Amino acid sequence: MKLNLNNKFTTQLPSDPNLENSRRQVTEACFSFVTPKKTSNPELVHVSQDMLHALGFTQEDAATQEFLEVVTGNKVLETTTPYAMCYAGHQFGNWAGQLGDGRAINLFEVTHDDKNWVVQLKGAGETPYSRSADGLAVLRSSIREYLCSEAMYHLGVPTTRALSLALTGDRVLRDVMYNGNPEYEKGAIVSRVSPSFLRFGSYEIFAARQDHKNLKVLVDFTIREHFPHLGAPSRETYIQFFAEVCARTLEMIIHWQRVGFVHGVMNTDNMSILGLTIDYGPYGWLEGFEYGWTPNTTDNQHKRYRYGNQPNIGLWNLYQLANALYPLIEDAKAMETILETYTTNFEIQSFAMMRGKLGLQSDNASDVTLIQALEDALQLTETDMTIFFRKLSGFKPDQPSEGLLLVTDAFYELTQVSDKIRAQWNAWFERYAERLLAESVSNSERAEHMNTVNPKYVLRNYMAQLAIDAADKGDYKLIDELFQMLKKPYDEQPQYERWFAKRPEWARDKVGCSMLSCSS
Ligand SMILES: Nc1ncnc2c1ncn2[C@@H]1O[C@H](COP(=O)(O)OP(=O)(O)OP(=O)(O)O)[C@@H](O)[C@H]1O
Ligand SMILES: [Mg+2]
Repeated sequence: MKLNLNNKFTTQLPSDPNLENSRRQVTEACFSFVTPKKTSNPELVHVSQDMLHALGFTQEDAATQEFLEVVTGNKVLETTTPYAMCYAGHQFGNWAGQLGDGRAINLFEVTHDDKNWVVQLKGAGETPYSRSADGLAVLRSSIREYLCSEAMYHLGVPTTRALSLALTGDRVLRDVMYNGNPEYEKGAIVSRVSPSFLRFGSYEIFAARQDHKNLKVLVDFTIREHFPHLGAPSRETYIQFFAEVCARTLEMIIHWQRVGFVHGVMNTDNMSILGLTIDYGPYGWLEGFEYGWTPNTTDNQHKRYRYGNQPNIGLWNLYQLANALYPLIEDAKAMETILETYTTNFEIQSFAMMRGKLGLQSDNASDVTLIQALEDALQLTETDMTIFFRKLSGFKPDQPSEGLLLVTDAFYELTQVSDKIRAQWNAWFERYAERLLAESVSNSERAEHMNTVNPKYVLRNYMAQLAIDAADKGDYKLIDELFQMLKKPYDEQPQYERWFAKRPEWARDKVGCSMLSCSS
């Protein structure tokens, strides 16, 4: 394996001098050196060819014993120094203090094709940040992370990536629903890849400890390595940096709203400073369009991280980041203005995103109410978001009365589509038809455009669960099938038509399909 290895993070930032792998508070350091745990019988389940090439591995590399050993933590490459990052966070709205990589271990950095990547194992064993947990990950959550991060990339959503999925051969004890019934599950490791895994919490920890010296060191490093266009560090640069993080965070969340992705645990330790989707835990995909939906059973009571609340939570998290960066900026007014811009831009970008989903290109003052009326109609009865928007591209403005029939597949219970609901939908389609008359593009051009923003295939919750159930029995074909299909989510791909379907009834209340806990 010939990789262009790098260790910028560990060579430019302060490290924890304690080399013991014992659980502790770590101060004045961005990370602790740690060695991944040896796994007993590692087995590669899947490798992302895209990421293999992006990092400069060859096809042959992926087939070697060495590759398997590296991506399961059994071998540490020469000149590399694995480490766990120190960070804090606000969890479910409360300050949680030091968290850190309790089961993620960064292996090394690679520069390839002018891009710098960090390769990190998730589930590679204990670190100084493991607190009361075991440092491991199970197969089900690893499959979910592996498939979804690559699927999100191909949907055009900013995200961390995945290189490989492997079994460790070790058993891991988990109480899936936190109801006192722990069971052994297969252990697994995903090797994840990102230009950086720095989180809002990486900055919050220094601010909370009033360690402004190291806060500055980390912010300067971040700007130098990841925001170099902002120029040399200065108060003004820090303001620009904060503004850009806000803009990137908003952009990411608008994409989530567009494709119907619900992250599930938007704690500040799960917010990437680069505006990438990070930590595919109890996430879920909207099936029925519903602003109040969350997949995370741990959040069932308050539904803080529900679909419709994600933009607000993004802002709440940015307020925490603002507080953390404040000591370097000391200009509350400038920061408040940036945070206010988030709200204004959210309105603008969310509106533009919805107009795109409806195929509207020309400006029209009535679009706000047209979209509002659609969102209301979508929530009258359980209506599949993906199917609805995909089918909508076939709408013919000269046949508004055909609209309802066109999207019929999107309704979960046809018997629940009452006359009153039908009338509301028909009225909406009449309005939409009239609105489309003001557009100059042809029906087919509009459809083509809509099909680039309304995916046909997403990783429905039950699909991942089917892949998990099969993989538990040693059959990985479905993982590969979904992986391949999700590389082209906007293409028709008639060979995969069976995945363009509503969630089957058996999956409605099944653990892993509509109910996910943080146990992973
Ligand atoms: N099995 C585990 N062993 C040790 N620490 C864990 C374990 N699971 C979670 N943690 C730690 O608990 C905190 C919150 O967990 P959370 O579920 O957000 O993250 P995660 O899924 O482990 O990882 P990441 O955010 O890196 O994707 C993090 O500090 C995480 O490292
Ligand atoms: Mg996390």
